[in-house]
Amino acid sequence: MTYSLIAEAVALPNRLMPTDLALESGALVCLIGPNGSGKTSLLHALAGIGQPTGSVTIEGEVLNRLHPDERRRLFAFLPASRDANWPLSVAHVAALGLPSGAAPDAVDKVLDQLGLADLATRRIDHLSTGERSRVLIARALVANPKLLLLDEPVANLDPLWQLRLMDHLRRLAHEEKRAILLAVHDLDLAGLYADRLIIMNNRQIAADGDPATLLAGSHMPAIFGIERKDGSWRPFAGEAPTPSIGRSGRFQAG
Ligand SMILES: Nc1ncnc2c1ncn2[C@@H]1O[C@H](COP(=O)(O)OP(=O)(O)OP(=O)(O)O)[C@@H](O)[C@H]1O
Repeated sequence: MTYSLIAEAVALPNRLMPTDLALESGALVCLIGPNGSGKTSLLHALAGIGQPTGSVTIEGEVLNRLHPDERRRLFAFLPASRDANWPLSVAHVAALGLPSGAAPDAVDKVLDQLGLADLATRRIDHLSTGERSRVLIARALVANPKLLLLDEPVANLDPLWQLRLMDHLRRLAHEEKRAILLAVHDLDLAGLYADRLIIMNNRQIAADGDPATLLAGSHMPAIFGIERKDGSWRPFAGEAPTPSIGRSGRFQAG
């Protein structure tokens, strides 16, 4: 079983250079890059936010022509903002991710998976930042969509929940054959969990391929200005090299 998202030359004026991309079911893809490099812009363009040019298709369906219920079944987007100052219960917010008519027991399941069962009746605007994050992640996961676009899902989560969430997302990718693209700043977490790594720089994709290769390569000093020394990332001391690895190892849609 393979389904795919194919973005053809998708771009956002002044925010993202035209780029083509294919994401496949069964893979967890991490998106890394310095501040302002274009990670959120790429996720927005793929999610159809901000009037992107180009087209995005999932299983042959053009994303922005889908009925909202069909979109919820196929795809979910977690925005970077965790504001969520709404006077709504945790269970209510999680249920917002369900298509109309869907069985509500999916809400209990996802709240349980994200350690929110005891908070189900609490108002989201009365929760801590990390708890709110988990509620918004629950809303993104509740319909078990085939494609997940997640903007910094581990931001604000404590170390245990970062690992629990990444374990859960990897399980969704590998066992339930979901396609997952997530932005993350923690390079070690990306190295630990990514099946494929995309590096953004200057509002375009600078590299796309094997995580271990890319994390050990010249993009780290050249794009991030850091290098690994004695097992830790440090500011790069030398002259920044020119990146030598291009968009090798890209996935193609199956
Ligand atoms: N709404 C907007 N309108 C115009 N330009 C924007 C907008 N949002 C972001 N930009 C610009 O687009 C570029 C890419 O920003 P983007 O938010 O995609 O970066 P990012 O890699 O997600 O950064 P960060 O790690 O800081 O979240 C930046 O130069 C930014 O200033």
